Amino acid sequence: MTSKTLKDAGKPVAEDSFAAQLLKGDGGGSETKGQTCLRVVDVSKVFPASGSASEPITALEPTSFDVPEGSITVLLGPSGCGKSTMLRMVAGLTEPTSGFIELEGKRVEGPGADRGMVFQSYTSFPWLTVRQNVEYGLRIGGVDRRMRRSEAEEFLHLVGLTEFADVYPSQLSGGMRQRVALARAMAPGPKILLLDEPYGALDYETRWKMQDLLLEIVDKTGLTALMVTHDIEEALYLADKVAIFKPHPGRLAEVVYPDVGRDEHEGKETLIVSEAFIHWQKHLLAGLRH
Ligand SMILES: Nc1ncnc2c1ncn2[C@@H]1O[C@H](COP(=O)(O)OP(=O)(O)OP(=O)(O)O)[C@@H](O)[C@H]1O
Repeated sequence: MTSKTLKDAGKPVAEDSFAAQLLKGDGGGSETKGQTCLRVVDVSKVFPASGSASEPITALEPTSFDVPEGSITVLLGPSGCGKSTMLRMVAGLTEPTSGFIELEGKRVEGPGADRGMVFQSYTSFPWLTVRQNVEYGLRIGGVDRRMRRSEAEEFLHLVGLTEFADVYPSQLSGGMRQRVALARAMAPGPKILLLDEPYGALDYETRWKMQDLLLEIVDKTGLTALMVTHDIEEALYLADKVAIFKPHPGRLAEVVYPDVGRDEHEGKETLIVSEAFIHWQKHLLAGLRH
């Protein structure tokens, strides 16, 4: 894969910094690819009856899947099939009704810095500059000022925002704000990135650029990502593994490994009209409809 944003990724960076480890490929990437990063075992979620809901709502029936290290796994499905609920349980923001979740063998029992989240709505603090936003998680984690600064520089470079370090998020476009969110989520050194429809509010062109950026980051750093989308094209473009969910009640219907031959194409233009891509598009569409 060609690397635009990360073309200088090999340049020297602060010793022992998380960014340095990632860019040297010590972040868990190719060597460990194929091992399990996240395990979801028989996880269900039932919301109790309350207010307008006279009956409990089964958001998700018992669901099991795993997320291989250094890969992108996508949860795909229509509205209301429990994708976001699943991601929130992985994030530790909501407790499962049954089952359990393990991240690198450790039970998830609440939110933690080992998971970095990116949402559709821009999640940066408007009163902090771009740099301060990226430094925020490091500050909370007790990283000293000098190290914070150098880590933030590296992550800003990684997402192509070096020149915008001292502006406020309100001065940026939607795509750039999502770059800030990505850098901010990566800076504390999570084991996995959790992305909930991160590009849903972006126009096609910007979305495409952000998809390429995510592919480049995962490719370069070996980070693991679990992403929610309802967009089949996006799922196929990004995913090594796709878990197809269905609604009423929310449940996991099928897990596929769509081999669309991404590496055989220069970019998305030719990939999305290729035979393999269209084959998988039909497969996922049928999977969602049946
Ligand atoms: N806090 C909550 N209380 C009650 N019901 C909820 C709550 N959160 C989600 N639900 C219900 O759980 C079901 C699954 O919702 P969820 O948001 O996880 O689906 P989704 O697939 O992510 O859909 P969307 O793409 O629209 O966000 C829906 O019926 C929803 O109304």
